[in-house]
Amino acid sequence: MTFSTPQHPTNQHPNNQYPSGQYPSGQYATPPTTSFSAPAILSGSALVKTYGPSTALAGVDIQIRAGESVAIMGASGSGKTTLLHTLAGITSPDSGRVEFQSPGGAVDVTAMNERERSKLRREAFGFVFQQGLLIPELTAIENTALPLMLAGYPRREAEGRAQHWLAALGLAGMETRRIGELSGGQAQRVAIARAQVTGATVVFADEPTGALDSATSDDVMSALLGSTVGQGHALVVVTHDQTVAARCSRIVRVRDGRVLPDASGVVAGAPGAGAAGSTTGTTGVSA
Ligand SMILES: Nc1ncnc2c1ncn2[C@@H]1O[C@H](COP(=O)(O)OP(=O)(O)OP(=O)(O)O)[C@@H](O)[C@H]1O
Repeated sequence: MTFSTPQHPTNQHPNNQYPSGQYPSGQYATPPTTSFSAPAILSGSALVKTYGPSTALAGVDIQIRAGESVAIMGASGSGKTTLLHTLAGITSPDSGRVEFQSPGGAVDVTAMNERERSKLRREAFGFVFQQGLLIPELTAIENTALPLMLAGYPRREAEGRAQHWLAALGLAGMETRRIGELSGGQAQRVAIARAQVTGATVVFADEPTGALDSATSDDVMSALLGSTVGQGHALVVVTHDQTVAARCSRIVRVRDGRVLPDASGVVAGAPGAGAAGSTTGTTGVSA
């Protein structure tokens, strides 16, 4: 599938603290290149999380820059999902700090209460999981429009924006199909559309291609990269799949709750590092 660059839906909701849709259409004809000096949009410092005797995070420092895609890899139980959830404000660390650069300035995610974090997740972050977590009774367009409806948009406007994203992700004509009437790859593209319909500046994906065959997985990764990194947003992907990771600008390897040191010397996001839509990006290993 060829990803066609969407006109980014503008986000003018008066209550939206984190508008991210102030982008003129056509701005994304050329995906931006992240330079090493690009500021971190999201950073985790000294993150520690334990569950009883299990240490899921043992002091993690990580920075995510706008316009980069970061694959988090590691053995089962190494702490990948805990790290993703902590960066996304789903899980609170025992200690350490997560900071997000919102358009209004830096916000300390770890200091927010649950209501504030929930708002941040709804408005600034997008989520794609292995099984999409779509509502089977709803159509593709209803699933995609749901986050906007929950944010108070009128149905007509929400569905207009949803339609835009579905078309951008190659699903024009499938808007009124229920999820069960779509292939696995199509359903996952609905999940990608839903993750970004609010204009998320960081998208978190946990094994987004885990249930797909390799050709479909490749298509879904193209859609995911094109619609995030291709628009200057950041993508954080937990994956066991080396092929998926190789398409990201860099790989962060986790073992026993710690990020392994950079072993490659490749500068993350440097020219030539994996770009949106590329299948053969050079992959750095760093945090
Ligand atoms: N809610 C929880 N309650 C108790 N222990 C947990 C919980 N979540 C994670 N853990 C433990 O924390 C450690 C890290 O788990 P995490 O899910 O982050 O690993 P992972 O690398 O994502 O694993 P996998 O690849 O199998 O999904 C594991 O030992 C796990 O058992």
